Amino acid sequence: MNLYPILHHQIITQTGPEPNGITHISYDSRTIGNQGCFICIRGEQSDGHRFIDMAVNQGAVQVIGDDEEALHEHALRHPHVQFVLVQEPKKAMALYAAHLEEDPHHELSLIGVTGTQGKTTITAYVRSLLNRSGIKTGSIGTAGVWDHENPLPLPKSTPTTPESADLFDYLSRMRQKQITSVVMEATSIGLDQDRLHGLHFDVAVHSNLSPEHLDYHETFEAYKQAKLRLFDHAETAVVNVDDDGMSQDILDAFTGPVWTYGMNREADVKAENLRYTKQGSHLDLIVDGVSHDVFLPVFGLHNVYNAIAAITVCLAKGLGLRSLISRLPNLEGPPGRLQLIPEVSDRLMLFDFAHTPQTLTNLFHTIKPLRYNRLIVMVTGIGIREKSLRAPIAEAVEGRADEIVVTADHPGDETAEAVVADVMAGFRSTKNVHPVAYRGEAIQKAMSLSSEGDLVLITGICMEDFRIINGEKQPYYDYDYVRDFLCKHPCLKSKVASAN
Ligand SMILES: CC(=O)N[C@H]1[C@@H](OP(=O)(O)OP(=O)(O)OC[C@H]2O[C@@H](n3ccc(=O)[nH]c3=O)[C@H](O)[C@@H]2O)O[C@H](CO)[C@@H](O)[C@@H]1O[C@H](C)C(=O)N[C@@H](C)C(=O)N[C@H](CCC(=O)O)C(=O)O
Ligand SMILES: Nc1ncnc2c1ncn2[C@@H]1O[C@H](COP(=O)(O)OP(=O)(O)OP(=O)(O)O)[C@@H](O)[C@H]1O
Repeated sequence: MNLYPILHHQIITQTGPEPNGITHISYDSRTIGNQGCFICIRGEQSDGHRFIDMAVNQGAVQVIGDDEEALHEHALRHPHVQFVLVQEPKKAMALYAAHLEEDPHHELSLIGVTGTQGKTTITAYVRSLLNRSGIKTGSIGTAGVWDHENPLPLPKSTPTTPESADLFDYLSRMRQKQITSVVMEATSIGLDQDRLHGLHFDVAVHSNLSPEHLDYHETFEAYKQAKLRLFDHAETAVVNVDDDGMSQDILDAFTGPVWTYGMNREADVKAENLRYTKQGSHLDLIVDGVSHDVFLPVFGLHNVYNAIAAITVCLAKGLGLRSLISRLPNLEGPPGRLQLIPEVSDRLMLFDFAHTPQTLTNLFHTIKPLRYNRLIVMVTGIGIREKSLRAPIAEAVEGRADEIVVTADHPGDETAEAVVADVMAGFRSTKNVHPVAYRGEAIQKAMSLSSEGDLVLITGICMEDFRIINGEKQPYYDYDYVRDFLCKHPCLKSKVASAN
């Protein structure tokens, strides 16, 4: 295979025999097999060039890197392997991956979401609205890889924005399923590391910007510049005008069509007159000077912003406002971001990932405008995290709820009881505090402590599909315990849910 047209100007030199077909590429020697191409990446912990021998022993017949000396030295040892010296291995990897997967991105409409907070939520909202509008849409980000219906059971190499070799594989799978749009989170680290190299986005979305990941980017300016890179490769920009962090930078530099959204300043899509109910948020949505009374099944001001961002994306993609508004009551968010449990009808039950003293404090602030009788909160100590973080969880929640249930997430090498005891030690008074070692039972305890009109707030990190116990992932589903409780106590269930 002639690599020059594929890797363009990336190639500096190449030595060794041209391989007889490449079946896959990988940046990890541990996953290379026969007829593979190994891309050497200089990482934070180590340098991929150190693993060339391992990759070749496992079947790599082509090696791409940027360390001339290392490639030369290994070429002498492995004359049957082709060695390619390139300018930037990460960019070369993206170009090569796109080629091997037959350029799936050319047949997909891509939407990139960036910003400090809200990426996962906006991504889920956009996916939900587009699918409900009949546009088959997948998503990629912290919540995993989803096709138009379900999460796909694929391993994650990074928390949010995948390495390009994985990303093009996911895009190819989407294309095979006749998906036409993909919405993905574009993190500052992913953009900085060229994980999205070669992609062109129909819409780039901005949520907000505040200092984060400065250990990686070193300065706030570098962090912002990394995020702004998304807009260099986008057709249309969707910008939160209320954000002072980077909205002006985008508005100043972007040359294509721009759609603005917000609540405080003039915007193409503006929300006003926000009212919270037990089911979600009502607001006036103003588009083209016309106000529409809109209902969103979301909680918290920030999620209203995230929802307007998603609505603006859909408008930018040409969807009609009227039909879009009709789909909003069924908007679906990602798991664990003030996620409503709709099956519980006579009280409000929300799940949120908050699991640190700070995020719990923020959560209490967010739920303040909601109306409820009593507040029942479940908090968790985390076994696989530092012990010293557990007692402060108690301090963050003490005095802020009518009933508190304490449990353990990912007990790890400890017993759940020991983790719970560490949290309990942080309470000045344990009146109305209920320790329950097993998370599923703790959820049921919180539900049993609640009455009609109460708010049940379930927090912690075991909201996916597993718990880590003694180093092993064991299947675990919150919903099993919610459903089981509802079966035994049908009075909590909504009439609609029980009829189905
Ligand atoms: C800082 C960072 O981006 N780290 C990523 C990076 O790891 P690294 O630089 O430490 O890699 P390394 O261990 O030094 O290894 C260098 C190279 O040698 C290879 N290697 C290593 C060992 C071996 O035996 N054989 C081998 O080939 C590695 O696969 C790698 O290609 O490359 C790895 C392989 O792709 C990633 O898994 C890893 O993400 C780690 C898990 C991570 O936590 N990344 C975070 C910081 C991140 O990217 N986060 C953002 C979200 C940020 C946000 O929330 O906004 C994201 O987009 O996910
Ligand atoms: N638009 C927003 N403005 C401010 N805070 C927000 C916004 N959206 C979400 N948050 C806060 O950030 C938390 C994480 O939300 P989300 O997962 O959607 O963001 P993210 O950008 O994907 O962050 P991460 O990369 O850490 O997952 C939420 O629980 C909420 O507390």
